[in-house]
Order: sequence, then structure tokens, then C-alpha cells
Amino acid sequence: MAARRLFNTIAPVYDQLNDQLSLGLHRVWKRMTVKWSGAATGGRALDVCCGSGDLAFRLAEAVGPSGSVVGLDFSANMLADAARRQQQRQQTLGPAYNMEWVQGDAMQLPFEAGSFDAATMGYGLRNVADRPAALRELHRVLRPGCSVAILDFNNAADNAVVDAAQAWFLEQLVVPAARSLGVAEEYEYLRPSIQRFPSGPQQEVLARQAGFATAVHYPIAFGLMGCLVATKAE
Ligand SMILES: C/C(=C\Cc1cc(O)c2ccccc2c1O)CCC[C@H](C)CCC[C@H](C)CCCC(C)C
Ligand SMILES: C[S@@+](CC[C@H](N)C(=O)[O-])C[C@H]1O[C@@H](n2cnc3c(N)ncnc32)[C@H](O)[C@@H]1O
Repeated sequence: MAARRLFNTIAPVYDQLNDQLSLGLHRVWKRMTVKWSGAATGGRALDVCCGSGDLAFRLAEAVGPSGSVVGLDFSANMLADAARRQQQRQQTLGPAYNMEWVQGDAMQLPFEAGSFDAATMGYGLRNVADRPAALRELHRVLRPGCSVAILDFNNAADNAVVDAAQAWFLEQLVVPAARSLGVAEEYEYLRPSIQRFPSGPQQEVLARQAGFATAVHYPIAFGLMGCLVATKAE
């Protein structure tokens, strides 16, 4: 199944499954990711592969009303969900946050070089067709000295216990829950995609090859997840 079709298909159940299956923990991991991105008051921040907008909304809180956030994704259904959630938020919080949703490709970002102060990517790098190209694009659009934080499942092939726990969660809990919502095939994709995903140290090498001056991969949740933090030279 093509990636864009997969994400358009799961959009209606995506948030619900993330909340239920991670016991809400994905929110904690996303909060850590925004902190690692260095997003700060008044800055212009970018969330690539934004999906329904979880990380973009957190970035908006970090940059505040004097800053701005762009969320980019290639799935129209995910972006529609993000825009709907933004409207709901505005009804309760007021139109304080400057947010924009852009349909586009992570491997060819429609932004000028050096135009963002911070960037995030949540569960996107594993899914793009050309990871080096996506990393080069993130490096290009960041201002010198700024960082991107990239959250995803961790390929734990080097740790038999963590790898077995991750396989158990996915095969015994995640896929059956997805099956009950009619999207088993889409969630069966997760395990092999994690096995194909570069390990943390390999991601650090890819980021440096893409031009980043420093790159550190932090394991999260006992190594089930991980966050790659890469910084552009001053
Ligand atoms: C937010 C999460 C996953 C997002 C996600 C990423 C993808 O690439 C997908 C591809 C295809 C279908 C769906 C997704 C997708 O949802 C992470 C949290 C939710 C997960 C679905 C469940 C995570 C299970 C973990 C292995 C264990 C949680 C451990 C915790 C200590 C309880
Ligand atoms: C698993 S979702 C993650 C959504 C969100 N970042 C989160 O953490 O909940 C992956 C997202 O990446 C998007 N995506 C995958 N490949 C892409 C690409 N080449 N360009 C833009 N978006 C892409 C999908 O449409 C999907 O919304």
C-alpha cells in the first residue's frame, strides 16, 4: 500500500489509537521532542510530517503568540484533522497562535533556506521514501545554530529483550486493536518498518552526512522509542 494512501486511511482512528495504545505516553514523548528542538518564545518553528498536529500544537505553545508554526504533511486527511483540531482549540483558547498547515513533501520542502528557528518530525523519518533527502531538507531550512528533534520508534535489534517487548506490543495489542477498527493491514506495517529503520547510531551518521554539525540519538521509554537531535553549525 502506498504511504500516502495508508495515512489517509488511518487518519480517522489515528489519534484515538495513539492515546489508547501508548496509555497517553506519546504526549510525554512529544513534549520531550519539542523541548529538544529548542523552540523558544517568538521563534518560527516547523513540524514536518505533522499528521493531525500533535507536535505542531506543542510547538505553538513553546513559541507563543509572538512566534509562528508551520505544519507540513502530504496527507490531505491528516491535515484536515489538524485544521479541525486547531479550530476547536481556538474556540476555547482564542485565536492566539499563528499556525499554518501546508500540504507538501518532506523530501522537497517548499520553504526558503535558513527560514526556521526549530524543527520537529514525529514518526515521519521511518516512513519517508528517501531519508537522506528528508534530512538534507531539514538541514537546509534551519537557521545556523538551530536544531531538529526527530521522534520515532527505536530499532532495538541490538537488545533482544526490548526488541521482543516491542514485537509483543505491536503484534498482540496494537494490531488486534487496529483490526477492531478495520485498519489491521495498515498497523501490520509498523513492525517491519521499524526493523528496516536505521538504529540510533546509524541515524546519527545519516544526520552528519546530511550536513548537521552534531547529532545525538536518545533512547526513550526503555528504548522502545528514540529521539534524534541534530544541530546545524553556527
Ligand atoms: C504515536 C505513536 C505511533 C504513531 C504511528 C507511527 C507510524 O509510523 C504508523 C504507521 C502506520 C500505522 C500507524 C502508525 C502510528 O500510529 C506511538 C504510540 C502508539 C503506538 C500505536 C503504540 C505503541 C506501542 C509501543 C510499542 C509500546 C508502548 C510502551 C509503553 C511503555 C506502554
Ligand atoms: C505516523 S504519522 C505521524 C504524525 C505526527 N507527526 C505524530 O507524531 O502523531 C506520519 C505522518 O507522516 C506523513 N508523511 C509520510 N511521508 C511523508 C512525506 N514524504 N512528506 C510529507 N508527509 C509525509 C504521513 O502522511 C503521516 O501523517
